[in-house]
Amino acid sequence: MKNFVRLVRSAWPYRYRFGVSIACALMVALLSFMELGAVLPVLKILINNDNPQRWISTKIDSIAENIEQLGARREELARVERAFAAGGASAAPLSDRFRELEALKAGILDELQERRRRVDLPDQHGISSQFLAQTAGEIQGLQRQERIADARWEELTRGSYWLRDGARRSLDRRLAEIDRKRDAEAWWQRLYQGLKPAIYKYLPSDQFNTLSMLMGMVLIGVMIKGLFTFCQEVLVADVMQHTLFDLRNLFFRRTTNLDLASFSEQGSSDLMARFTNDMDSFGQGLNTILSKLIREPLRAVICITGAFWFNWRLTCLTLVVVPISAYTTYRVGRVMKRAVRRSLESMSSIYKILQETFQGIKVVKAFGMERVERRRFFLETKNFYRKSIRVAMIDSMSDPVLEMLTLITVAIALLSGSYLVLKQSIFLQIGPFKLQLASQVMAIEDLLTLYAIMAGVSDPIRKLSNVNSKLQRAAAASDRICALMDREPQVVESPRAVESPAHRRTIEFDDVHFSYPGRDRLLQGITLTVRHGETVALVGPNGCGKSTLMNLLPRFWDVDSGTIRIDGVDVREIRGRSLRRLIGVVPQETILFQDTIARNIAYGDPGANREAVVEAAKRSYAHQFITALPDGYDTVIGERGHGLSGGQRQRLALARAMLRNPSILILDEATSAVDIQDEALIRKAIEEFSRGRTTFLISHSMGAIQFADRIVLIDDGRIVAVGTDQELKRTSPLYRRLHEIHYRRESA
Ligand SMILES: Nc1ncnc2c1ncn2[C@@H]1O[C@H](COP(=O)(O)OP(=O)(O)OP(=O)(O)O)[C@@H](O)[C@H]1O
Repeated sequence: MKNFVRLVRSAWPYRYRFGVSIACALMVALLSFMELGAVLPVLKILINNDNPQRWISTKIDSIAENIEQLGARREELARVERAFAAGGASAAPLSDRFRELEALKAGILDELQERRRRVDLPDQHGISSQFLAQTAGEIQGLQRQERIADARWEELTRGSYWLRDGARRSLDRRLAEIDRKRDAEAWWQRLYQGLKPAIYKYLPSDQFNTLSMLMGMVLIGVMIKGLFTFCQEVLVADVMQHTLFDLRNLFFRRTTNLDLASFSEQGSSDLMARFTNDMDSFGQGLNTILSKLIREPLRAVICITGAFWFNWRLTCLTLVVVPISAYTTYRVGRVMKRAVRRSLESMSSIYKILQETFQGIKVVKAFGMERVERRRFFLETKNFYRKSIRVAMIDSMSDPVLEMLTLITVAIALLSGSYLVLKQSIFLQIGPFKLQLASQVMAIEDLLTLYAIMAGVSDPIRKLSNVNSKLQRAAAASDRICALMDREPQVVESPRAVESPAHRRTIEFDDVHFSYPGRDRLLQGITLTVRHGETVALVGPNGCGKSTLMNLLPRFWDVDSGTIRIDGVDVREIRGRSLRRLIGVVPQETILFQDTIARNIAYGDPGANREAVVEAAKRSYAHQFITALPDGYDTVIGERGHGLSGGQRQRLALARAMLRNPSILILDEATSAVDIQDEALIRKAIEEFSRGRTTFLISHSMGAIQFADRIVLIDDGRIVAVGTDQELKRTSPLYRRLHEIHYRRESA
């Protein structure tokens, strides 16, 4: 998760947009809660034949009752305080008050029972609704009296405690608190009284009309909620896409800064998988965090807060399974991440097969390997299928588990709530244990509203159930992305690096040793000094290290030991870009891009004008075939130079190197694919071009190296002979053998 969090932090520049999206999410959550809250008035209208006028009157009455209750408490406390001030109250007057209250409560309870029995008479049909409403009103009145008696009892108990302990300050604080509450209640009372005339005048009193009005309000609420949901989703998408845009570019910058060692180790198909599949998985995780992970918990929290406000005891009881759910989610998450990582690796292998097959389709077809490649692809996709199924299984397993836990929550709420309503009690009796679950006896509509709110909690939780799998997928993908981003290039620029000298003197290879990672030593003690303007040919058997030696000059790799110097300056002390600007390379494998021929030639010098491009093409003898193409220099060539012959591609690569006008030229088998007719011409062109530049020629063709000033013979990573063609023929048996092989092949 560390890497995921690290990548998510890239969204920081878009925090204001995200802030607005959170505000929208908050509005969505509030409006969702209000939708659920509409259940209570609907039930009240249907069950109690309530209407807005009755509602506001009841509200004002209940506030008046609260104020009365608070007044009674205050009076009781003030009495205790007075007794306290008079020199400490004795226990006797207090116990008299307790007895008085007990008798009062017993009377109230008897009355209550009697009223309830009347409501529960078996022959309900005979009882008029007027009688029922009257009895319900009486019950409410009695309950109110009971609550007042309870409050007095409580205050008295506290008062006696305080007296015993003599904590006068607490008494004062309590009095101040009651005053504060009374002021607040008075404020609400004034507000409702202010609203009352308007409610009586404008709102319907009829049951059906009230219901219709309520539905209309819910509908408007849903529309406004839809608008906020839309805004939130658009803002989240914007933040996500911007973050991905930044990350992709950062990732590309880091990757292109890597050295060749990292590229050859990683493989381009794996890189592609990280750029596409992994980045996509991260994007989905980010989207989940920005949208669902903010909106749904907000909805859940607001509903839970509402449920707490409604009945905190019962809500607490239903939330006992939350730790179990959290632990299950955590365990599933760990297993999931491992499974996802494996499936991502398998996807990388699929990319690899695709790339190899499509790039090498000519070879695949020529060797009739279609079936083999199909089998390879089949096996890897099957492997991916197995791994994806495992991910899906873990994902699907967690869903029913979480659903089960949600159901347990609902069952707890349903059973205990129903118990309270059916027994008309505020206590839940489990064996010898008595648990208080309400502050007052709950009505059926209160219970149903609480269920609706709890259902409002379970909906976001259900929506969050697959969030975990998305996050784990994103976390696994982030690990792979970060692993590559954090990779340090082995070829690094020294902080003291200088601009390259204008090469005028020498290039020195001084006791150069080099080996590829994990391979035996390849170059062993290469020492060679090349003068400016000299043309040096490197010859030797396959794999002896010629190309490798030349790769060390532009620092594609760094030497293990020894030094390479240009005009006396160590190449490691020269700025990378500046060093490479000095050198023109025509590699063994011609690389062309899917673009026009002109832009391919001007690749290393995008500012070059058309005349310069045509001039370079003429020099490399490419002009003739280019002008024969339908769009000439503007002909778009296919991927990797598709649509051109090998020789034509090589000439374009040569033109590209010539256009840069480098001081040092490296030609690695640059004319190997050119036909005999043109070879002599191109050789002449190279000869002319190499004048005034230091040129390294790698070639197996003895004809191509004839114009070299010196020939360096390499064998098994060591220089075995240096001299002209004639000298080497005389002194080196290996050179003679290479010569013979070449001419035998030529004449065959
Ligand atoms: N990126 C690499 N990682 C590991 N080993 C490599 C790498 N590139 C080349 N080699 C190995 O280094 C050795 C020398 O390769 P190099 O390309 O320098 O030979 P060469 O003399 O240019 O051969 P040729 O005449 O066939 O082009 C070979 O054995 C090759 O397998």
